[in-house]
Amino acid sequence: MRIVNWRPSNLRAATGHGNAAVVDPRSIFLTLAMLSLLTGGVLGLMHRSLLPDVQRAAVLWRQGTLMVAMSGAMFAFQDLLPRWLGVIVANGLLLFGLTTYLHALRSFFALPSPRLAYLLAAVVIALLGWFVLVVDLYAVRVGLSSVLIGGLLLVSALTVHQNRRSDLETSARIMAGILFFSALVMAARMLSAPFLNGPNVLVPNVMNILAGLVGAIFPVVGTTAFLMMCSDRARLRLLKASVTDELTDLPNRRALAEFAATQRRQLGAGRSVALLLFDLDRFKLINDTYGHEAGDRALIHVAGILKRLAPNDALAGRFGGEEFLCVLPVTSIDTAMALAEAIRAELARSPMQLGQERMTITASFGVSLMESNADALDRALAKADRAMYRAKASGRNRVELFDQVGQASANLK
Ligand SMILES: Nc1nc2c(ncn2[C@@H]2O[C@H](COP(=O)(O)OP(=O)(O)OP(=O)(O)O)[C@@H](O)[C@H]2O)c(=O)[nH]1
Repeated sequence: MRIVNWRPSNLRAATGHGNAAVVDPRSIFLTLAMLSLLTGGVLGLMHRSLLPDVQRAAVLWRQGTLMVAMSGAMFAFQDLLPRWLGVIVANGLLLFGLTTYLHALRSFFALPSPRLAYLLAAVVIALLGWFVLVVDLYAVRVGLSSVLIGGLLLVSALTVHQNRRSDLETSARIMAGILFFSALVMAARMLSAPFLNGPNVLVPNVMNILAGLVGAIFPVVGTTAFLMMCSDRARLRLLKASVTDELTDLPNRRALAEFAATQRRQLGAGRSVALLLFDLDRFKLINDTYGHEAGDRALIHVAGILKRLAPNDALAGRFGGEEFLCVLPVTSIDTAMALAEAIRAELARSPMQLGQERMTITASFGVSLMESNADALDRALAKADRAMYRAKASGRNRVELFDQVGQASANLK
C-alpha cells in the first residue's frame, strides 16, 4: 500500500514540479473537503429549527455540500487515483454539487428546479470524459469545467440578487457577493486555461491555488450565508405575524396603534391625524345565518375594498373582530370625511357572492382627529368610537364626525 504524505517536497515528486508552494493544492483540497463536511453537518444539526418551507432547500444545500466535499477529497488525491475517478467523477461531483446549490437557492425562493443546468452539467461531464479518455487535452478540460462552474456560480448569484426582498437584504447580499466573487475567480481560471500546464490540479500554480482556496472558503461562507438567509426569513415572518391580521392580511391593532402614535409624534402645530373607525352592520346576523366561514369571507371582502381605497400614506387595518381602522396622517376634516364616505359607499355598492345569493355588507363609521398637542391615541380612539356608535344609533350605514363638544357634529349618508 502506498502511504500518502503531502509535504511540499513529496508533492513535487507527485506532480513532477519543482516550484514548491507554501500552501500546496493538496492541503487546500483536503481542507475544502473537511470544511464542506463540517458545515454540511452543522446545517444538518440545525435542520429541525428551520422553517418548514426552507427545509427542502436546506436538504438540497447539504446534498450539494456533500458532493463538493467528495470532489475536494478526490482532487486532493488526483495524482493517485485512476483518471476516470480523479478527473471525470471528481469534476462530475463538483459540477452536480454546484448545480444542487443553485437548485437549493431556487427552492429557497420557491422557483422550479434548474433542469437545464443539470442537463448542461451532464453534457460537460461527458465532454470532460472525451477530453480525458479519447483526446487528452488538459487546457480544454480546465476551460470547459471553469466555464460551467463560473456560469453556475453567476446564475446562482443572479438568482439571489433578483429574488431577494428588502426583508432578506443582508444575508442575501452576502450570499450573492460570495457567489459573484467565486464566479470571477472561475472566469480568470477560464481565461488562463490556455497557459496552464497539466497534468492535474495539484500543480502548485497561482490559478490552482486560488481556485482551491475559493473552493475551500465557499462551503463555510456560503453555508453560513444560507443559514443566515433561513434565519432572516424566520425572523421576518415572526415580525410580520406580530403586526398582521392572519385572516385578512391587513395590519393588526398593534401595527395601527404604533403607526398612529408615530404619526402623532411627528405632527407639527396646527396639523392633525384622522382616525376612521368602522364596524360592520349586523355582522352577527351573517354568522348566524350563513355560518362563521361566510362571516370570515365577508371580513376578507371588506378588507379587499379597504386595501383598494386607502391612500398610500394611510394605514388601514383590522382593529379587532368586525371593526376596522384607517389612520390618515396630516389631514383635514374634509379629507377624512370624504375618505370615510368613499369607503362606506363602495361597501354599500359592492355585494359579495355567498352561494347563490348576493349579500351587501354595510358599515357605520366614526371619524375623529388627533391634534398635535398630547391628545393621546386612546382618547382619539374613544372619540371615534363614540361617533361610530352615534352612526349605529342613527340607522347604520353612515359616517359621523366627533367634534370638540363631544357630539356627532356632521353626518353623511
Ligand atoms: N366570522 C367571524 N365573525 C367574527 C369574527 N370576529 C368577530 N366576529 C363576530 O362578529 C359579531 C359581532 O356582533 P355584534 O357585536 O353583536 O354586532 P353586529 O351583529 O355586527 O351588530 P351591530 O354592530 O350592532 O350592527 C359576533 O357574532 C362575533 O362572533 C371573525 O373573525 N370571524
